[in-house]
Amino acid sequence: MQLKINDLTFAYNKKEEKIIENFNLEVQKGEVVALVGVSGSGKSTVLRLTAGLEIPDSGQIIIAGQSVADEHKFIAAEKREVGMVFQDYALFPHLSVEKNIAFGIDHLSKSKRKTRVKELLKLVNLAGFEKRYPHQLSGGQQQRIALARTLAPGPEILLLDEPFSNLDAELKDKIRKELNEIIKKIGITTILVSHDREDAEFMKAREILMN
Ligand SMILES: Nc1ncnc2c1ncn2[C@@H]1O[C@H](COP(=O)(O)OP(=O)(O)OP(=O)(O)O)[C@@H](O)[C@H]1O
Repeated sequence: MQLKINDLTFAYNKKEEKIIENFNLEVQKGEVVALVGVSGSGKSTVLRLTAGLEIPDSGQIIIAGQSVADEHKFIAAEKREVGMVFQDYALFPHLSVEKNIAFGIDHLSKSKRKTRVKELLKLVNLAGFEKRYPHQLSGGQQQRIALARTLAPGPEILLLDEPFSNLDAELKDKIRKELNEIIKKIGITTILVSHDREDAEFMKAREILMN
């Protein structure tokens, strides 16, 4: 089991109602799961809890056999082998593509970093784009760079929060196809949040309805 969530409960404001209550989820290695459901049902919150960006009120999260959040411990986001691509891509505008991708792999030697960046650019079909800056890229290209940056450290789980919401219809089809190909090619366990069930169907994802 790549991800196991047991009886997870969480509220942003502890005096108000729970956003997530006794939520359970099991995801197998290499599986693609889509969290679907109405706006405000807590889809993004489940991703944030899994990534370590929020602290659960109770329950447990186990990633690749290791408990990362339970009543006794909380492993910080940067120490979890989880990569998250945000809705707005969150690329660093002042850093080149190369430096954006290399951001999470500064523990590697310079030459290994270079090789890894090249590998990832090839994977996302943007070989040769090393020296560009985010503002010199199209929306779809920025998204692929964001994906490359997230994949660079070799996460166990990939989290995608509404990956197609900022794209127009035509580009969305193209990007969805590319993203699907990349995910299937590397076989990474993926959890996708989308308000559009068509995305889940396209990615052949197992749908989890949040309400
Ligand atoms: N940082 C925050 N502080 C307080 N409340 C928040 C915060 N982030 C989200 N919420 C609230 O938590 C609830 C769940 O939000 P969440 O973003 O997880 O839902 P969602 O299902 O992903 O929605 P959407 O499809 O609109 O993105 C909403 O009622 C939202 O207003």
